[in-house]
Amino acid sequence: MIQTEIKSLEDALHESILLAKHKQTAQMLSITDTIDKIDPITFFNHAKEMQGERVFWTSPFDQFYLVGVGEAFALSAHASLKRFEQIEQKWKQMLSEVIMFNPHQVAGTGPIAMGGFSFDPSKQRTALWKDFETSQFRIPAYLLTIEKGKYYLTINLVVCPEDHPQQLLYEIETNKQLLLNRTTPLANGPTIKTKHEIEPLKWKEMVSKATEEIKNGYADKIVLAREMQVTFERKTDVAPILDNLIKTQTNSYVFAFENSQSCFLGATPERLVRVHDQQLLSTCLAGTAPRGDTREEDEQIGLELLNDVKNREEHEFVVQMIHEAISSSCEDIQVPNQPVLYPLKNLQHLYTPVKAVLKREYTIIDIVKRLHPTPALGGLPREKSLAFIRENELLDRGWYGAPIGWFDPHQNGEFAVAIRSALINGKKASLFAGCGVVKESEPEAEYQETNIKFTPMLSVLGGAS
Ligand SMILES: C=C(O[C@@H]1C=C(C(=O)O)C=C[C@H]1O)C(=O)O
Repeated sequence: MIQTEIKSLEDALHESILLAKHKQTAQMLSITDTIDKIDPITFFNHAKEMQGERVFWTSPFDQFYLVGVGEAFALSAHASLKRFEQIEQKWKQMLSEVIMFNPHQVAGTGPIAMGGFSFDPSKQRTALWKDFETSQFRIPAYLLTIEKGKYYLTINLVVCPEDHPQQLLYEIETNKQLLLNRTTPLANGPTIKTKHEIEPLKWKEMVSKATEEIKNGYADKIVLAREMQVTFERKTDVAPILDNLIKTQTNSYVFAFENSQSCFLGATPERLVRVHDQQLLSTCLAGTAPRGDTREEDEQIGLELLNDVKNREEHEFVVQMIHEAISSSCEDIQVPNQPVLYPLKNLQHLYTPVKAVLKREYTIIDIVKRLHPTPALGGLPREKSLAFIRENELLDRGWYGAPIGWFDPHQNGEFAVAIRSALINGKKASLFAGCGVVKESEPEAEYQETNIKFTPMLSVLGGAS
């Protein structure tokens, strides 16, 4: 990684092209500077007019936003067991060659990787997820970062020996105008025309089967998910949906990842891991109840959830597993011994935050590898629950329930678990929802729980009833 003082864009281009000529190969360049305030959804909306797919990420806890467009560089891995290592290795290789002009050193600026992993690379793939790879990250060509009320634009690009600085400069200035200096109103949100739940009866039978297997000692917990397919009146526009998710789903990460004709998006409350200056934060979120209609009812439901044996057991499996998974790579691990309530618009969860200090020799990808899937999305024991899901679930989870997020050149990054999500493709979408099955589980109650988990996405897609 070559780190240089900030230059004018023209000088930076000039210098990179000279280097490319000297090495007789393409050269990656990353240049970051502050910009005037811009609304992240407006930026995302404008980016639609540009070539290249868009990426969106916001974390609810610190008003942090990342909005990317285009792809300066791609990292992907074969669907083998070593997919996390492959991504890490390609990332390190890229970093060793990029020239960076970034005087700000703010987390999430510069050549950052945004993307995710599929839930289970061993599961038979279907056409549903054809536009997504099993492990895929993108270094966006244009990246808006909003951090602590400050606005940054990073431009990442690959220059070739034969490029001309003036020509590149012209292209960049044109794109900057398009992204930053316009006011285009948001399109209307979508309206759902049809809704179709995939095999609800078979799903409930599968829950019974899992419960039986658990009672017979096969496993302690198995998380089972299902799909709802919807169609729209018109081809959907993603920006108004994201806008609506941000406004309605507080306490949630809002994300979107476009690939070809598809867009995977959602509002998930579940952090997998965050690393900032070696400070690690992970989250156990498992155990679910609805919200009450009145304050008294809500508090009563919350109290019952906190004292419910089944939900506490489901939750405890996750707490234990996270603790074990990070123990060799972290120091100073702090885990509260009681969960608290985590309220969302439509439901509430049991929540235990886990804090630790990440040892210098480990990276956020090492932690993602160890944590995924936690028993909040897979089960316990991991391999047995995954085998059950692989064999019995009527769903290609793709990126649903899997790590989605970003990481930067300074070992900062954050991953959420991609639940409360949907895969949109033109006039249709698939929504996903799952729940933890333990020995006390009742198929009808689990079915109702997944219905509530569909609600946040359904309502922003124009179809909650
Ligand atoms: C699987 C989902 O949610 C997970 C399962 C939960 C549960 O079973 O109580 C709670 C939160 C999530 O960890 C989903 O929303 O699709």
